[in-house]
Amino acid sequence: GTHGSVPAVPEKDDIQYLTPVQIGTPPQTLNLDFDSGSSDLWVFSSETPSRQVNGQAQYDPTKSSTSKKVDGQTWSISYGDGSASSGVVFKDVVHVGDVSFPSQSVEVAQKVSSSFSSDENNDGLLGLAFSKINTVKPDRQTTFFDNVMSNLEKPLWTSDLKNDAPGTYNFGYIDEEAYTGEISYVPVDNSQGFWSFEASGYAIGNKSVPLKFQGIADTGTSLAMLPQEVNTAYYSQVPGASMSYSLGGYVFPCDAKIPDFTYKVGDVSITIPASFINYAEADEDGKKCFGGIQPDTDIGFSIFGDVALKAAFVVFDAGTESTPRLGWANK
Ligand SMILES: CC[C@H](C)[C@H](NC(=O)[C@H](C)NC(=O)[C@@H](CCSC)NC[C@@H](N)Cc1ccccc1)C(=O)O
Repeated sequence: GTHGSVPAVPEKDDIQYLTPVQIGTPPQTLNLDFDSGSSDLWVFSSETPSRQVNGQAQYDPTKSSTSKKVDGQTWSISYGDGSASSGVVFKDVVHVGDVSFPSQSVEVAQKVSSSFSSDENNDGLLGLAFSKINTVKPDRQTTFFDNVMSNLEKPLWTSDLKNDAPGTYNFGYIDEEAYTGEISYVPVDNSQGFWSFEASGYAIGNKSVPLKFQGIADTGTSLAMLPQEVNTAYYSQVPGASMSYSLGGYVFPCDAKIPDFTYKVGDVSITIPASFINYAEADEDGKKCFGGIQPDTDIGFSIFGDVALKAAFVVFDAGTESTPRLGWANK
């Protein structure tokens, strides 16, 4: 079977990671946000109104000899941060490193919300959650990973995101050099279409708490959105920390001494270093900094976004065992 390796290049503050993908014939390269928290592959395109395009690369199906319009199909997606996009569907060849699929559904944007328009480096998303939450109607489409899975050496992909440095997404194999110790696997509940798992505890500094809580592994979310009790316990250890409604979350003095945060999943404990949690300056005068850990209130589960994932090597395994599973390792 095949396998492939592509870079995950961070934007400023590691707010998201972008990966070059080739679409069509001759290949058109777009930098996409590989997102394990959604299941649509959508791109800025020749059909995106020019007033909504600010520097993004655009896929033009009329310039690809292998593109085919999928008549009667439309898509419309909205995300937890309030952003959204919608449009129509083509099929075309998509290459992710050495892994290709000849007739991948490429969802062409005819409308994108302002936060996408203003993000000039992000040319679209490549969804890696489960196909059941793909938004194409009337016929739901399958993700790139679902489409190539049977050709991969192993039915899995892995994330090795890094802090302020390019990381790697691998497809079809586990790079034994990319992690230390053992990979601990936990079962995935994909009933809501996400890579949802149970964390079995956390620790702040050297105080550990055996709290069990459900969360999703979401490469497309920047921060670690965790239970309120975790936030209360963590920020009580940060002098000068406060919940700022105007700034949209917990902030603290940028020179505060903040603790590491450890989450336990399976037999493995992953420690997010304090430096990852001093996420970014929260205001112009640069005195208050925004926390990389924030509450998951009213979502119904936690979101292990990039702040949490970049401390780990993660295996998104959809088929080795009867049920999908997530493997976690230190690195
Ligand atoms: C408000 C929309 C809710 C959250 C829900 N949508 C979702 O769950 C979508 C699929 N996933 C997401 O909104 C989130 C997971 C939220 S858990 C409820 N992940 C993907 C997101 N970070 C992708 C992104 C990347 C860059 C810029 C913006 C957005 C729905 O459609 O009902």
